[in-house]
Amino acid sequence: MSIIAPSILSADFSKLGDEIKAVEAAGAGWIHIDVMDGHFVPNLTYGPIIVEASKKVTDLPLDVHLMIEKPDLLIPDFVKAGADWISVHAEACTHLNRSIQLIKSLGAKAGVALNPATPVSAIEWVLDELDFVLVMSVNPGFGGQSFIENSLDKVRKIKKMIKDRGLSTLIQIDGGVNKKTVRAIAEAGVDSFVAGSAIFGSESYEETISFLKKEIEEASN
Ligand SMILES: O=C(CO)[C@H](O)[C@H](O)COP(=O)(O)O
Ligand SMILES: [Fe+2]
Repeated sequence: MSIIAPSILSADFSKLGDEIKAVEAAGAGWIHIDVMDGHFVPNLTYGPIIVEASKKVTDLPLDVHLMIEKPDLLIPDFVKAGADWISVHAEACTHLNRSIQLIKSLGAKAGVALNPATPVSAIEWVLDELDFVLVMSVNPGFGGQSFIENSLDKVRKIKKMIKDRGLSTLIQIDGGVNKKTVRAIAEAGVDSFVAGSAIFGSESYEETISFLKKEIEEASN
């Protein structure tokens, strides 16, 4: 499976609805929404009202990446607002299993995100419960950063764990995905590719998304 998930962090917020419709028309699979609280990461973005507004303009699944402390307090609001896939950070959850079960009990798909410095062992005891694992390939907080190469080793390790256990968990990568980096990322076994600046900073969303998809397809042959 290969899903392109444009991150609206790099969209033009003065016309957010049009931006979401444009990437949907250009071939996006999910809409990635980066929620930052100014504590877990040194930046502030948006909350459930932007998820609710996004839901009104697209039929695509909304993939909500929670870069926040105490996510359990807000997960019900995000599901109510229309989040379909929700990831929490392993580093932000004292009771990771509880956060995952909360997301699933509300009917959304559950993922755990790992910062670049967080080892794969952080998900060892919850992997069987997850719909997806989000491997951060930049330090979270901002768009437009450079891809951290050793993230691919982490992807390969997680891919092996998933295979060894006979699971169908998806792997998502987030940060520094662009026309140059996407092929190696696909070769490592990623399923869902978040890209913000590479898509919203390009002249043609259609051309960029088609190029990314072609690279991913060629890598899997
Ligand atoms: O979670 C994020 C940052 O914390 C974003 O999803 C990510 O950085 C996307 O931006 P880009 O593709 O420009 O690197
Ligand atoms: Fe993200």
